[in-house]
Amino acid sequence: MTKPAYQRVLLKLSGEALMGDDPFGINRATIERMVADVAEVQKLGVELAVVIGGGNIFRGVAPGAQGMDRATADYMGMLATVMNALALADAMRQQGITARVMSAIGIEQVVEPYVRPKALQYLEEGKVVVFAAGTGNPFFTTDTAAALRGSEISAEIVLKATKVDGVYTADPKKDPHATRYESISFDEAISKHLAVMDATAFALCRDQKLPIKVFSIVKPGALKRVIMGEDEGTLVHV
Ligand SMILES: Nc1ncnc2c1ncn2[C@@H]1O[C@H](COP(=O)(O)OP(=O)(O)OP(=O)(O)O)[C@@H](O)[C@H]1O
Ligand SMILES: O=c1ccn([C@@H]2O[C@H](COP(=O)(O)O)[C@@H](O)[C@H]2O)c(=O)[nH]1
Repeated sequence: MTKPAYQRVLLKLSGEALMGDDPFGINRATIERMVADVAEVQKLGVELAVVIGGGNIFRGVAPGAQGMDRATADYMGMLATVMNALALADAMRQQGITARVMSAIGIEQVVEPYVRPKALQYLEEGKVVVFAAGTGNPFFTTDTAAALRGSEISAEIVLKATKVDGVYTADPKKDPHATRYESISFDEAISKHLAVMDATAFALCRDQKLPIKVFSIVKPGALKRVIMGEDEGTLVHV
């Protein structure tokens, strides 16, 4: 059997994609399908750490946060990711995966705090680690948290699983003429202001020489194809 292309990955799961076709929140069938994709690659022996977004519940820069103090709104956004992380870990439990949620914000009665050596230990034990509350700091995003945690755990790649199937010349949801890159350098993605990820996340991954693969979590089997090193999505590289 062909071996996976990676041994340890940081998977950034889109919070927004968790909505499925609902207007907000967590769609049951969608989260179950995402977890089934995760279970499929975990069976291959790949060490998986997950950062979950919060766009299905709250974003500090969303219209609903207008007029709010930005840092307060961002803390609300980070707490939204904790809810998603709990739902994700529970859905994993139901599909036979042992997951541990670690939060960047101290809420010990709910989840354990992020402690790097502990996270590494869980990964070595074959558990899925779900990083909640982003970086723990306002003015950042969960994409930057993925770049940060990915660097900390020495992941070989950050996999950004989102609603689009790669990096385009412009936002494909707004520009029907946008075309997809097979691969693109960090410098080009940053200089062209390609908003599929924020520049902070791109810059951190570039400096750490940590490649990113952007692909669709909505497309059946895409995660496994990425893990197997098959042609899927867009590679962002140094
Ligand atoms: N050049 C681009 N190429 C691809 N997508 C782009 C581009 N510019 C903007 N986008 C948009 O970026 C979105 C993905 O980033 P976004 O941070 O909004 O979502 P996410 O990370 O999937 O969700 P969450 O933040 O909830 O985890 C895509 O759905 C797409 O509409
Ligand atoms: O490190 C972080 C991560 C996130 N936030 C806030 O949470 C929301 C949701 O995260 P998304 O990456 O948009 O899914 C984000 O809009 C921020 O408001 C943060 O402040 N710091």
